[in-house]
This record gives sequence, structure tokens and C-alpha cells, in this order.
Amino acid sequence: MTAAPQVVVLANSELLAAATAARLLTSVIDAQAARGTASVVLTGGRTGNAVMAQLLASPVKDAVDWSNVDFYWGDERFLPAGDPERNETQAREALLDHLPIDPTRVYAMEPSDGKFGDDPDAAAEAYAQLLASKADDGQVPVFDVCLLGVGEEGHTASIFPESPAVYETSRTVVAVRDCPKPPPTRVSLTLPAIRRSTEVWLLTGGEAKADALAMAFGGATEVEIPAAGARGQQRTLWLLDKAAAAKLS
Ligand SMILES: O=C1O[C@H](COP(=O)(O)O)[C@@H](O)[C@H](O)[C@H]1O
Repeated sequence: MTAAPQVVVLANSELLAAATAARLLTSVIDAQAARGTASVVLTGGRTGNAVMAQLLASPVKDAVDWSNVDFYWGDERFLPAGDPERNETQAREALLDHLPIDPTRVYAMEPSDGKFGDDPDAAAEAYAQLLASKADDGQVPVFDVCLLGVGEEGHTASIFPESPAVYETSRTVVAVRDCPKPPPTRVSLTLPAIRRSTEVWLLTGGEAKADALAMAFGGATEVEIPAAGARGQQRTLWLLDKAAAAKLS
């Protein structure tokens, strides 16, 4: 059983990023108070990067024990290490390089010039094995918060509408090819893996997202709008700006 979606609408994209960063800091602090540790799945994309910038700017970040946070990614653009378009590169530049994290607890997906070479299936399988090694159920860790972006056509992580990834029911991580948004080759968590998270937060802003959101909340299937299938065990939270939410009733 997963949680029904809740929606929070912020006035503009700056407030969306700042409010999401504030929530995330509180969630990490709460998780550490309860268990001493926290796990966060990072997202790429404009909103995800803006959230990381706001997080770094917040004085509350000093209330977090960053050495006791596990960082994962929901998806990765399958490009060489250090490529500026990699979600990992952007997250390191925006946030991770500036925090006293434990580098052994940053779990990036393999690049296209990594130990598996230009083989996204091997990179996906390696990430699946990494997740399994960290999981109580031998499959996927229970992430405290899974951050996800939403694309204009309704993709989330790198699960695109009508693509093979959206039909995946057993694997936790898959290679994704022929993506409509560049780069064409990616590695992504699947919806079943995402749904193991305690909380899933879908972050997006701008009028270009309004049609996809109207479809997601208007009964579209996850095959049509994959973001509609991203849900958390205890909370599914859509954090939107006014422009993105404009066509929601
Ligand atoms: O390519 C990607 O795009 C989505 C959404 O990005 P945005 O710029 O429209 O916010 C993102 O969620 C995903 O992680 C990323 O790889």
C-alpha cells in the first residue's frame, strides 16, 4: 500500500526550491534523531539543482550530521565521469562538494567510461547490486526521502512514457535507451524501487509542466505519465509552483 498524493503549491520557483530545501533539512534531522542516520535519493534537473543550492544556502544545514547521510540517485545520464550533464556532477558542484559528507556514503551510478565501459545494462545491474547490498529485504533500501523531477512529457527519474522502463516489475534499476530528452542513454531506478521509499517528493515548476500534471491528476496511467506511478509508503508529496499547478482543479 502506498500513500495517496498530496499537493503543495508555492508562489514561484524560488519559493518552491527554498520550501523544499527547508522540508528536506527537517526530514533528515528527524530521521537522524530517530535512527542516527538518513538516506536521500537525489534528482537531477532544474528544480532539483535549485533545491540543492537552497539547501547549501540555509543556516539549518549545520544542524545535520552530514557524515551520517547516505546519498543515492534516482537516475543518471549515462555519460563520462565528470561530464557537466551528469546528475552526479551537478549534485557534487551544487551541494556535495561543500558539505562534510562521508564520501563512501555517496552512491553514484557508473559513468559511461567507468569500470563497465559503455555498457548501461552492466552499470544498471551494478547499481541494483549496490542497492541490494544496502537493503534489509535484499533488494532496495527504504529511502527516507526520494526526490524526483517531472519532465514536460511526464517522465520521472529516467522512466519515460510508454518506454520499456515503465513496464518493469521485477528489476530495481534498468538501462534506458532512446530517451526523447537528451542524452538518449540513461540509468534509472524503476517504479517498484521508488515505491519502497518512505516518502516520495515530486518537484517541478514552470508552465511547460502544467499539461503533464493535469494528466497525472486527471487519471492518466503510469504508462502514459510515469510520474503518476511514483508513490511513497508513507507520503507522496507533489511540490509545485503556481505555473506548473495552473491546470489542476
Ligand atoms: O533529465 C532529467 O530531467 C528530469 C526533470 O528535469 P527538469 O529540468 O525538467 O526539472 C529530472 O527529474 C531527471 O533526474 C533528469 O535526469
